[in-house]
Amino acid sequence: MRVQMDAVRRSYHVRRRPETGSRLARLVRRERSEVEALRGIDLRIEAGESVGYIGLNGAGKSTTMKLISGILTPTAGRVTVDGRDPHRERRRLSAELGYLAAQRASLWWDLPVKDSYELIRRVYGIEPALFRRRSEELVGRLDIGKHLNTPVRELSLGNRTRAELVGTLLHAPKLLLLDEPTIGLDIFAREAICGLLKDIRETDGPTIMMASHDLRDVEAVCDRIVMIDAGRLVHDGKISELRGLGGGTRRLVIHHAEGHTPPSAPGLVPIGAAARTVTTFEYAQGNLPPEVLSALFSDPLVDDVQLEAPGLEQIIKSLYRKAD
Ligand SMILES: Nc1ncnc2c1ncn2[C@@H]1O[C@H](COP(=O)(O)OP(=O)(O)OP(=O)(O)O)[C@@H](O)[C@H]1O
Repeated sequence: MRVQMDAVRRSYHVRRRPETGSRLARLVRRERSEVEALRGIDLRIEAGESVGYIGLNGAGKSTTMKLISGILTPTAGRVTVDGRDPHRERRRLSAELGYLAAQRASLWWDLPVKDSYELIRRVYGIEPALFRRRSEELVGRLDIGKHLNTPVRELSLGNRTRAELVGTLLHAPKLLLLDEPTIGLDIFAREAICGLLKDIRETDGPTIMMASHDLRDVEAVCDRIVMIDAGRLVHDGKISELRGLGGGTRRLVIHHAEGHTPPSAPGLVPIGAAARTVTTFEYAQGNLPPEVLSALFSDPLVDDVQLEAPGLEQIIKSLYRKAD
């Protein structure tokens, strides 16, 4: 499914206690004010794309997903999914939408997991044989077979999220909105979820939009990153291009004996706080004199030398700094 947002703005009205006035007035009165969550978003996601949607807390990620799912309407601008208004055509869209968010449970709290799946089957009219095949496969992949008879409220966060994800995927949605699908989960649950999403992406080819604070998850599942900051897009591009934005900067990390000063050279810029056994330099790619390396390798007080390209996290931090 194709998602398009044109000059989308979304505000919330909030009532706050006044900051001035008598104590009584501050206690009793409420002033109406407006929070601008999105301040003019233009975004196009083609069918079958997988987009990591990243931003700091309060940047506007969840608001965007609620607009695309039709739960909210924009204050200004236009949102369409396959050319249609998702709010006006919510019923039609829901048949093709899978929306996973912590605040939006799709399973019934008091029912055993498998009963919720059966209800989902009926709601979406999934043919029984297809349902059996798909549920067995998803349940197996996420290893929740032993929890199918457990009421959802008794599941751990990790198992609940796995069970929710199966519920979200049962009807093979063509648009997947995933709002922090791995938040609070351990490494096994995260890997299981991201691995499944990656496979679903290849086999079913849905459009995926995944909000996450964890760049490892975004890298595992998506090939494009859209970055939002205080309601505005600050970056949109392929992950591979983003890596290129690290420019030609590289790092030389030297592990050495305590207090030792390793040999340096012009063009090596020391970075980070001085540590007693680690010294880090930054240098422009191709600008590391070979004699520095041979001096380091022959230095008996140097234990290890690493050459590093900047990680995605570092590149993204520098994009935030630029956006400020
Ligand atoms: N129902 C609401 N009423 C009032 N303000 C809201 C409401 N929902 C969100 N906001 C405000 O809108 C802004 C964007 O919130 P949103 O939840 O979309 O951000 P987010 O990027 O998903 O944040 P997080 O990473 O913390 O989940 C924030 O300032 C938030 O306080």
